[in-house]
Amino acid sequence: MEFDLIHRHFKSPFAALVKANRDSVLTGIGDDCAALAPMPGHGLYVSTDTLVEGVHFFSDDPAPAVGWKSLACNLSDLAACGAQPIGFTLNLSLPLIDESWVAGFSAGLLEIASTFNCPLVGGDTTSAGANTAKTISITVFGEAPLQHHGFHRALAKAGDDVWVSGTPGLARLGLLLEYQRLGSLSRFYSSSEILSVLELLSVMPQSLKQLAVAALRQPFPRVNLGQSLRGKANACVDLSDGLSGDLAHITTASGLSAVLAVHALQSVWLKRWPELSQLPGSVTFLDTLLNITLQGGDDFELCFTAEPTHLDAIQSINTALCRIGQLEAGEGLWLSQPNHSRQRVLGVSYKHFAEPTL
Ligand SMILES: Nc1ncnc2c1ncn2[C@@H]1O[C@H](COP(=O)(O)OP(=O)(O)OP(=O)(O)O)[C@@H](O)[C@H]1O
Ligand SMILES: Cc1ncc(C[n+]2csc(CCOP(=O)(O)O)c2C)c(N)n1
Ligand SMILES: [Mg+2]
Repeated sequence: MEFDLIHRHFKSPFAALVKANRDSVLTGIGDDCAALAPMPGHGLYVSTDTLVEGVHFFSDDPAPAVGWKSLACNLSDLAACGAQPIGFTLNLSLPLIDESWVAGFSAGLLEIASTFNCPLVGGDTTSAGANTAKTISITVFGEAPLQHHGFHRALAKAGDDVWVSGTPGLARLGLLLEYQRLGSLSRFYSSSEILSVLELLSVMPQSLKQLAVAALRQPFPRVNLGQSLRGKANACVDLSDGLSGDLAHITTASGLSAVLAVHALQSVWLKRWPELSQLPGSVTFLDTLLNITLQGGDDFELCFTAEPTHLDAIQSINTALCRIGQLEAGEGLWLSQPNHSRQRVLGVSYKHFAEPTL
């Protein structure tokens, strides 16, 4: 039975994409192994990520969005290493066969796979047994020239600028809106925090709310940006767990401290939505936004460090890049206020085995 399902929703819809990539995909779906051939003189990059219903996505999320996000978070890891995708495998565990969900999932998956020219080359489909949650596990393969150093987290240098793409925290805002829709905000926030979050959500422009939910459901992995940074960035991570926690991976691995400017972090938002500074109570809202930005998650933007000599070259890649701070000798993450006073920030990461909090 699963063979028909695989054929209908995976082998057949992805056949054209596999064919278009026959130089790098020697064998695709239907054999005991897939066979891939990275270009000569290139290293093979491999990354894997699992999404669990109720943990990484909501049960009522549209199936195409779940398909899109499943590959997006894997492509984002390739982006963080500056690698070009060459293919992926898909492991699906389903509590039951819901044909229309699988069709929607496959359509969203094909959309992102085509966008990034990344063919599906194999996988595994099983019953989830007594488990009621859908589980999606993807392994993505990519390539980059052997002389590229892969932006290892330990390669950052003192004096490097710290950059981010897009609007880190936007997806977290989307998550808060989803919790609010489901009436479960209070499960995740203390009563003192919930007031400021609810107030912030109540004054947000509707258009921003829609973009926030879209950022959560359908993040756009920065694959082209990652490759454009080769030869410019020293270290890079993708923002999956939240800016403060993910940047801490770089500072810890490189034995450095990061000093982030409050006004630069706020300007990430104000550049896109200048009206946020005009809201009544904007000082408090910008403060709440700052926390959301630092402790967010699900952004799938890139955070990278680069020597200041590369500033012009980096700015010319993409105008949606913001320089938010610098690396120094020392350790930890620090926020610097306009009056140059500094306060320490804890690197907060999403923790799988703990209750999420702001
Ligand atoms: N079960 C495991 N077995 C072997 N290595 C693992 C396992 N789980 C995680 N790792 C490795 O630990 C490192 C950190 O894993 P993590 O999933 O946090 O990656 P990340 O890129 O920081 O986050 P994300 O996957 O959300 O992008 C990665 O190099 C990953 O390959
Ligand atoms: C329904 C729902 N609840 C919570 C979240 C938030 N969330 C879940 S996992 C994760 C970190 C990245 O995962 P990983 O470390 O496994 O790559 C984050 C920020 C969500 N996206 N959907
Ligand atoms: Mg990552």
